[in-house]
Amino acid sequence: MSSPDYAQELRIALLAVQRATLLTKTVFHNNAKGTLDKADASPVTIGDFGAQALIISALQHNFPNDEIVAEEEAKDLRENERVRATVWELVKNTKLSDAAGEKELGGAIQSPEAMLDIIDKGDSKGGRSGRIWAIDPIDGTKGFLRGGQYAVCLALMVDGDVKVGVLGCPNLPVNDSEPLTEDIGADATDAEGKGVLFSAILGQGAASRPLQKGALADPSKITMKPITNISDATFCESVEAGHSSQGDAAAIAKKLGITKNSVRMDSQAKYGSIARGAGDLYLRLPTSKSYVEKIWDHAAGDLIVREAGGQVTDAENKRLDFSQGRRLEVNKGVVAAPKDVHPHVIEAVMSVLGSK
Ligand SMILES: Nc1ncnc2c1ncn2[C@@H]1O[C@H](COP(=O)(O)O)[C@@H](O)[C@H]1OP(=O)(O)O
Ligand SMILES: [Mg+2]
Ligand SMILES: [Mg+2]
Ligand SMILES: [Mg+2]
Repeated sequence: MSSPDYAQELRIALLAVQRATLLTKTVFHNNAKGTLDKADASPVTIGDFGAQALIISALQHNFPNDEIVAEEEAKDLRENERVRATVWELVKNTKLSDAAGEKELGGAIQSPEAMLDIIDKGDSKGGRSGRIWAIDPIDGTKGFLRGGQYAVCLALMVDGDVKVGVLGCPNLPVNDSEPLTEDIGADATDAEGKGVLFSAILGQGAASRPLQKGALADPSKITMKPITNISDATFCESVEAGHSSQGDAAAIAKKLGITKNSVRMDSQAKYGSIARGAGDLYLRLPTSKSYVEKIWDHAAGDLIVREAGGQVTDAENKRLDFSQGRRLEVNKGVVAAPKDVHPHVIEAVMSVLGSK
């Protein structure tokens, strides 16, 4: 099933992400996150498994022929009955309060066994042909655990090109014009006034809407903030020092004349925040360790920023290439900025990295 303007894909993606965030918020408020360590020592929680199950179930119901690249696999759940039972309780009990929307997503998963098989449907190798969804059920798991920013991320690629992107950010302010504060990455609550869904369709601009329980809220168009003086720019980076060289980012900022401290937050909430003009730049600079970025960590954010009037490249000024498989094999780092200042930022990036 497909529609040439991707309106149906966007609608299902929005509803699926909205439903998954209801699950992650329940996990957060129950204060029992069921953390396991993955083979690479990164954490995964019952929230990650549950959100992935709900999103894949919705995609399979609506687009049964599409492939799916998702971050998690069910192996650890198959081996751990207690955690499996907890995830199943959550998955079984999470529904959109809007019955019509819940029906559109295909309703409930039938059994714990079906849930495990659904989680493992995210094992596509990715690549350059056909329709492939990329899912990060919780991006910024470490942020989620420490009560910071996190995002539920979903993107559709067609022949290696991102066509639709959705980011659900339960802990960001609803209000697009609320400027970023340095403590945004540490603000734990999804209380009143928090929670936003960002979205974009290629060629059709970017939007935000409040993340709520019932039917989808109306969208508002978002655009990046015009920068008249780059030294006034606000730049965003990871909380985790191991994910991006913060020393290089500081040197680049200095070169651009930026005196403000960076705003540190976890997850693709950084892409959403600059796309809506709450911040200006996102720098993710390669660390000495040879880490290859994953497509689900960037696909939705890349499209949302570009559709809001930005440019997104790696540190060598190459566009992010999502057609290489599950990872961004040919890219190193991320530099995102309003289109007109991006060349200026890249010049500073190359001069700092080149002189090392
Ligand atoms: N060494 C690393 N360098 C860059 N990104 C990493 C590294 N290790 C993990 N990540 C990924 O960065 C993402 C979070 O980025 P941010 O710092 O912007 O919040 C996570 O999805 C995380 O993957 P994982 O899910 O495997 O932990
Ligand atoms: Mg991630
Ligand atoms: Mg994740
Ligand atoms: Mg992870």
